[in-house]
Amino acid sequence: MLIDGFGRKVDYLRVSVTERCNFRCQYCMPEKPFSWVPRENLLSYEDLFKFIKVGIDEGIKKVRVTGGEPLLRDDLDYFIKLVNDYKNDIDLALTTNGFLLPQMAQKLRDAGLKRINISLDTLDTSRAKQIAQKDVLSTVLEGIKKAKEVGLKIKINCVPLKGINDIDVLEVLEFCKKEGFVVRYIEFMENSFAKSSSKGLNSDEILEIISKKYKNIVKVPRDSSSPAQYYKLEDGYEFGIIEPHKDDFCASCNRIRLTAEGFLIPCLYFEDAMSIKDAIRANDIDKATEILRLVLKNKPEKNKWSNEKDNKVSQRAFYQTGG
Ligand SMILES: Nc1nc2c(ncn2[C@@H]2O[C@H](COP(=O)(O)OP(=O)(O)OP(=O)(O)O)[C@@H](O)[C@H]2O)c(=O)[nH]1
Ligand SMILES: C[S@@+](CC[C@H](N)C(=O)[O-])C[C@H]1O[C@@H](n2cnc3c(N)ncnc32)[C@H](O)[C@@H]1O
Ligand code: SF4
Ligand code: SF4
Repeated sequence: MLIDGFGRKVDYLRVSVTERCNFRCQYCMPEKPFSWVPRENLLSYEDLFKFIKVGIDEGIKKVRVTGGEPLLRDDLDYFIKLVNDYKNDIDLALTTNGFLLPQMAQKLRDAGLKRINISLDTLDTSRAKQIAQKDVLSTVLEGIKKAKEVGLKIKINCVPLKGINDIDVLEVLEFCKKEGFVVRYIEFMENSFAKSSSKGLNSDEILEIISKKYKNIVKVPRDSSSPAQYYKLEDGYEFGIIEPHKDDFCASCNRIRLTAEGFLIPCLYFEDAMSIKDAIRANDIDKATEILRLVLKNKPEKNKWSNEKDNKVSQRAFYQTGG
């Protein structure tokens, strides 16, 4: 079992397979980075898998593949199958912007993927274009449809921004309710790579919008395996809000992240990281395990987004960390 320096059990590994992306979301990667990590610096699927096995053998129960945009990396279905075939009871999932799902959904399902989280900030074509800086909505909706058709269980991620897609909060909820998807709203996390004018809605503001139509929203007891706080409408529909600005958000953190370059990142906010690349490439499993334990020992207690006194802008890029 993996326990961090604050006694939290860590059983969720998020693996970013690429930092590259085909969108330029204003809250994540509004500008193309000055340079990408050269391909030879990336860990191969086999090496990423080697580390995932280390994690699973140490107690990881949930693995999420993310990016950048993970579907941009060739043969992602091959990687999904490697992990799925190793231990079928691992909760294996993928987070994607959905743009390449029309052609990839069936392959991913065939590789053993069961569930998928797809980003959808608005159902309005021009606002989707404004956020992603590309005309994406119709293809993303086609991708969502395809994912549903092939039997993937779907959650939708939506980042509401003030003055942009705050007016879409209810429409996204209605869409998800109708389609049988869970929606989670994510509070915008300030970081130095995002467009500086971006301002997110906090969970109270999101709840206020939803409660204009739905009365008596009830808070569901927190399930510590997920970062989202869930809320229930009177008709039984549940939606989530990811609330990193709340003081107690990190108390149940069970997550660690591996980047495509082989850096283990203990927290989404901070820049600390240790590389497992050399150990993994040398097949030194003991060393990789030692680094994993050390990173967990030094995992921070909490982020600084929730702390009024501190600088609340993280210097970490979401597209490198995988969110
Ligand atoms: N600050 C912070 N945000 C997180 C953390 N985990 C997830 N998030 C945010 O929530 C977003 C959506 O997460 P997903 O990739 O859908 O994964 P998940 O919420 O763990 O998914 P489920 O397993 O379906 O609950 C991430 O991209 C982050 O923006 C975390 O540990 N800290
Ligand atoms: C970094 S992306 C990677 C996966 C994929 N490209 C996607 O967009 O779903 C993962 C998630 O992070 C969220 N995200 C990115 N930047 C964020 C920010 N600054 N604050 C909150 N969420 C953010 C996105 O909305 C997305 O749901
Ligand atoms: S949020 Fe996802 S889709 Fe948008 S720029 Fe970041 S990595 Fe790309
Ligand atoms: S901000 Fe850091 S400590 Fe808090 S939940 Fe996210 S990864 Fe965990």
